[in-house]
Amino acid sequence: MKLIKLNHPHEYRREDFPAMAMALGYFDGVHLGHQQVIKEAKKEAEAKGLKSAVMTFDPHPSVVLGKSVQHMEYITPLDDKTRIVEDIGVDYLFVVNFSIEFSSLLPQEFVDQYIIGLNVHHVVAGFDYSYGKMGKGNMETIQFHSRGKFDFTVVSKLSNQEEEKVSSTLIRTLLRDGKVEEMPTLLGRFHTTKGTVINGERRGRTIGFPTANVQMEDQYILPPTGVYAVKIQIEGAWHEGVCNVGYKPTFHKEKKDKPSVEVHIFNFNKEIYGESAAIEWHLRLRSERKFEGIQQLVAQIEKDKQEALLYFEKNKG
Ligand SMILES: Cc1cc2nc3c(=O)[nH]c(=O)nc-3n(C[C@H](O)[C@H](O)[C@H](O)COP(=O)(O)O)c2cc1C
Ligand SMILES: Nc1ncnc2c1ncn2[C@@H]1O[C@H](COP(=O)(O)OP(=O)(O)OP(=O)(O)O)[C@@H](O)[C@H]1O
Repeated sequence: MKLIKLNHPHEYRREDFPAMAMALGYFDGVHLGHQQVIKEAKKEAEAKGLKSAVMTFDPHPSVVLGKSVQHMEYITPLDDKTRIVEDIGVDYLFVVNFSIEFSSLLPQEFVDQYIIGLNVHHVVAGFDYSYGKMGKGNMETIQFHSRGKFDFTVVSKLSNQEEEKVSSTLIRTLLRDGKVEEMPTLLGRFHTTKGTVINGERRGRTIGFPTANVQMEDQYILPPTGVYAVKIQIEGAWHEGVCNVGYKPTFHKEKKDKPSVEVHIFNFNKEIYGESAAIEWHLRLRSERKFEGIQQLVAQIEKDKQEALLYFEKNKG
């Protein structure tokens, strides 16, 4: 896949690109609704002999436009989004730097410079996609703005069982509520975050539960404090474990500014400080608690472990 970063105003000409079918959207999470839109662009590309493309933006428009809710944390930061789009088999990914100047383009200017101007022959977007200054352009105005130079497909709404639209907003809300187990039905995979194994307080070993302390890259939405059944990838291999996100109130009176993320990995005994690690969040087991003593904490962690083992046994593969 070719990755093309655009800054406004860009200096490309139509001739710089092959004719393309392009999916438009922000695509945080590349959830099942997004996948439908991207796959439709691929299908159109195949049917018409075009290259397939996705156009996304960076950073999230809410940050640049100073909206009341600003999305500075992502379900999939740009690198992850890029890898997932590549895995779908898309030929070109355009990442437009979302600036105030770019956001001020009138809908017709956006279409002229970023769709017709990049040699897009077919556009695919969801029913609620909007473009141009104040989001004034939408899938009803696109016919007019196309000047007859490209065709388009509008993808209808994908909803979940509760009849809510599958959206990045819904997924962010569920993640912040700790509902990580609902992710496969929305994302098509578990929520995954990446980081580095760092030194902890080295207490884990002494209580019989050594843990890998993972410093998460801060662009990710981290599930709330609590205990989770997780899978962790280290040096390419996946392992099962139990993870505590929190402040360890049994040992600390003061809360640090960020919770720690530590995973007790089952059947694992390797020195991994400094390694990269990916955590796949499977199931929330409980809230973090302050225990009366170490014995009570250890007994609870043993229960957490059994619960996680049972979960993985039931959900093999
Ligand atoms: C599965 C699991 C659950 C945990 N639950 C709690 C908890 O509820 N309350 C708490 O104070 N600490 C909890 N901890 C954190 C332990 O206190 C911590 O692992 C231990 O102090 C070792 O810390 P260290 O790795 O920084 O040395 C939990 C740890 C694990 C692995
Ligand atoms: N559930 C869905 N069904 C069909 N199309 C969708 C769905 N969700 C998003 N799309 C389309 O996918 C593209 C990318 O969507 P966008 O990045 O705006 O995400 P979103 O999931 O709708 O997020 P938000 O919660 O921010 O509205 C757009 O063209 C949008 O219309």
